[in-house]
Amino acid sequence: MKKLTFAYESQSDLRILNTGHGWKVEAPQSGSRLEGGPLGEDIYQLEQFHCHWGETSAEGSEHTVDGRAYAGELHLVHWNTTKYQSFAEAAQHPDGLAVLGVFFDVGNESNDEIEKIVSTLSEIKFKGQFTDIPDVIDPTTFLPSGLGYWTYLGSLTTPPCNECVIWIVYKEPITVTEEQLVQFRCLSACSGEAEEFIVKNYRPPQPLGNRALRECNA
Ligand SMILES: Cc1cc(C)[n+](CCc2c[nH]cn2)c(C)c1
Ligand SMILES: [Zn+2]
Repeated sequence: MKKLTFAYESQSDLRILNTGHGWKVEAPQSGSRLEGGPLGEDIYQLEQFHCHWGETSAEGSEHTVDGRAYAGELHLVHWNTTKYQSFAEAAQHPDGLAVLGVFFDVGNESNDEIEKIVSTLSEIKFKGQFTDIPDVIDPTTFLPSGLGYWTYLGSLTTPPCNECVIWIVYKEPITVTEEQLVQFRCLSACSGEAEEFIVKNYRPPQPLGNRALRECNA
């Protein structure tokens, strides 16, 4: 495969919202480009990023590696702007979306970029709430230093589970702290007074079936 290349803008005042299933940062970046690797000749543009976690750090990622789960997984969601006119249209096609997955390992160092997200969570405790992230966010800083990855054709992991995702999962995890994950788990799935914490929001892996898994050791 050709080398995967990416170029992102740094943006401030990005909107973060509590979807009821977790937090999501809306980051439509017309100036961003993800291309090469398994993406053929098409250019993909960043639309949003979010993450998945578990009720303990023994689980939380949506992918597993030789059966091993990580404490969480960040998804940077991009869509094919070469072929399609909108994100929604792209989600109807097998080459419509490209999602970069980055595993979370728990360590002692707080992840500064993730901390910019964590610091807003008290303002979006309930489903439907949103706020702007005052800090400048550069999506490049979420990526590990080692850029080797696995890739395969897959789907969205929540219904309607459209089979429209070219998955690109980095082999090297990034480090977050247990405290940062604890803050994720304090978000509420409800919009009202009732508190139902989003303690886990990852979906179980599905059989590979006859799909080919490819890798690139950047
Ligand atoms: C068009 C679209 C619809 C949905 C439910 N999602 C969320 C499903 C999801 C989250 N992480 C993996 N799949 C995305 C990312 C895009
Ligand atoms: Zn996701």
